[in-house]
Amino acid sequence: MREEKPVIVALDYPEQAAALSMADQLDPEKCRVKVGKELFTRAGPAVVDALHRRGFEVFLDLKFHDIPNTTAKAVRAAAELGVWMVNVHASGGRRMMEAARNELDQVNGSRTLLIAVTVLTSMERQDLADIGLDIEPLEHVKRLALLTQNSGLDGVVCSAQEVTPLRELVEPDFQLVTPGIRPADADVGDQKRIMTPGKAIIAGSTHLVIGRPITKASVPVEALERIQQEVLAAR
Ligand SMILES: O=C(O)c1cc(=O)[nH]c(=O)n1[C@@H]1O[C@H](COP(=O)(O)O)[C@@H](O)[C@H]1O
Repeated sequence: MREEKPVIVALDYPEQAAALSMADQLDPEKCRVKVGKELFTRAGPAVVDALHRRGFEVFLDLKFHDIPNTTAKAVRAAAELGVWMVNVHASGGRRMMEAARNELDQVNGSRTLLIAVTVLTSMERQDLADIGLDIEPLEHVKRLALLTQNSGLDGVVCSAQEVTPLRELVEPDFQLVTPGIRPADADVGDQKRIMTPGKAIIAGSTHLVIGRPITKASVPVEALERIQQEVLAAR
C-alpha cells in the first residue's frame, strides 16, 4: 500500500522550544516527526505529548540496545506514550527483539510499530572492520533485516542504497525506513550511505527520515516543500 506521508522530519534540537517552533511550521497531515536522543534526553516525554497534542505521529528514535528484559520494558514505556514508531538495534539479537515484540503485544490497544536499526547510515565498510566485522555493509544489513523479520518486528532502518536488494528478501509490508537522505545540493555531513529523496522513493523506501537538510535550511518549510515535490514526482 502506498504510504501517504513518507517524510519523517528529524527534530534534532537541543531544547523543546526549538523543536516545537519547527513543528509549528509543519503540517501533521503531510509529514511525521522524529524525536531522538538529544531532544528526548533534554525534554523527556513532555515533548512527545506536546507533539501529539499538535496532531503529529511521532517516531521515538532511542535505538534501544540492551538485555532483553530492559529493552522490552523500554519499548513498553514508549508504546504507553502512544508513539507511532519506536526502534531498537538489531545487533541486540533475536532474543532481545522477540522480548520487545512480546512486551509490545501485551500493551493494550497499542498500534506502535517496532523496527530495528541494521547498520547505521553513518558507517561504511571500514567502520564495520573496526568493530571486527569483515563484511560489506549491504551483506550485514541483509542478515540483520532477515533476523529482524524472523523476530516478528515490523521493519528496519537501513540506507536507501540497500532498499532494492532488501525488497527481494523481505515481505512486501515490511517497513524500510531510510535516513541518510540528501537532496542533490545538500551537505552530506556525517552520513556515508546516502541517497536523494526521489531515488529513495523509486527504490522503494517506505519512509524517509530527514533532519539537517530541512532543519538547517535557511527557510526550513521551503526545503521540506522541495523535498515533498521531489517525492511526489518520483511516484
Ligand atoms: O534511526 C535513525 O533514525 C537513524 C538511523 C541511522 O542509521 N542513521 C540516521 O541518521 N538515523 C537518524 O536519522 C536522522 C538523520 O538526520 P540528518 O542526517 O540530519 O538528515 C538523525 O536523527 C539520526 O539519528
